[in-house]
Formats: sequence, structure tokens, C-alpha cells
Amino acid sequence: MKFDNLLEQMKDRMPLKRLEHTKGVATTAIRLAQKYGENPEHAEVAGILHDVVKFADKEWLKQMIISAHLDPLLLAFHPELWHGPVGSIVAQKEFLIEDKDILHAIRFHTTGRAGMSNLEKIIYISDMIEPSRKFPGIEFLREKAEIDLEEAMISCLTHSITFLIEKKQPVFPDSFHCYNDLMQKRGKVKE
Ligand SMILES: Nc1ncnc2c1ncn2[C@@H]1O[C@H](COP(=O)(O)OP(=O)(O)O)[C@@H](O)[C@H]1O
Repeated sequence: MKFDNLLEQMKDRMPLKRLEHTKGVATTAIRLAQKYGENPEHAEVAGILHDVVKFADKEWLKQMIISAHLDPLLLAFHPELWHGPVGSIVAQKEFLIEDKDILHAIRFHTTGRAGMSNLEKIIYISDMIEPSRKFPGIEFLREKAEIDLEEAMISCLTHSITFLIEKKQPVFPDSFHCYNDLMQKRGKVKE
């Protein structure tokens, strides 16, 4: 990996299993970036940093959401949704990442959002399908990712939303906005 040093810095921020996941996301994202004509270095950096504060103290994450003026609605949802948005702030302030697309890819990697860039989709998909992930239906998502980025994004997002609904869990609105945006662009909404 080109950014070995960056990956090294994740070692004291997460347990080994999550570090393996992080490596998997970065390598998958590099490959998909090459496949779909995106910048592989940006994919690698976003992949390595996407879970940078996944294991941070919940109270600290909460204070960061307030002080950085992130979407206040996050606080009404499960703390699992906080690490992406706060991770983008940490990537910018501590790791001096300036590229907006990388920062957005980190910020929206859990929920997606309307108007995602290709890099954002690549990180969202890579987070779901990297080699260490195991869940029913993953092979279908992996196959989609090899064929069509947009369709893979729709399938991954649908999987995530359906999973939450089946578990009777609340769904953060960004995911619905993302879904509607993807469907409208696909021309599935009737006039
Ligand atoms: N729109 C959403 N609303 C609420 N929870 C969500 C949403 N999207 C994803 N989640 C949940 O957030 C959690 C964290 O997701 P993620 O950042 O992908 O973490 P992990 O890498 O551990 O799966 C998961 O349990 C997922 O089901």
C-alpha cells in the first residue's frame, strides 16, 4: 500500500479485526476506483480513514457533532451513525485531508446521501463487500460491484435499508434521500 504510514496510524485507534476490515475496504476501494476511472489514491486514503473514530468515546463524538455543527438529527439516532461525520472532521483537522470528495466519502459511508460522487459510492460499497465481511447475499453484492457502480450502490443501499426495516430499527433520512435520488436518476419514478 502506498499509504502504509497512514494505515500504521490506525493501529492504536482500533482493534485488529477492525484494522483488517479497514485494509480490506482500502484495497477493495483502490480496485473499484481503477475499474471505474476514479483516483485510486483518494480511494485508498478514504478507505483507510473511514472508521478512524469508530471506537472513540461516545460522549466525545456527541460533543464533536455539536461543536462542528454537524447534522443535529444525528443525536436523535443510534451512536453507530456518528463515526462517519465525526471521522470526516478528524480526517480534515488531524490528518490534514483537504480534498472534499475524500471527506464526503468518509462522512457519508454509513448512510449514503443524495448526490453521492463515484468515490463516495466506492467507499460505501467497499465497506459492505470487502473480503472479511460475511452475511447472506454478499456474493450478489460483490458480483454487482464488478459490473455496474450505480447498480451496486442501489443493491447495497437497499440491502442496508431492508435489513434495518426487518429489524424494526429506525432509518436515518439520508439513506432514504439517497435511495430516492438513485431511483430518480435511474428513471424509475413515473411521471
Ligand atoms: N440509515 C441508517 N439508519 C440507521 N442505521 C443505519 C443506517 N445505515 C446503516 N445503519 C447501521 O449503522 C451501523 C453502522 O454501520 P457501519 O458504519 O457500516 O458500521 P460497520 O462497518 O460496523 O458495519 C450498522 O449497524 C448499520 O446497520
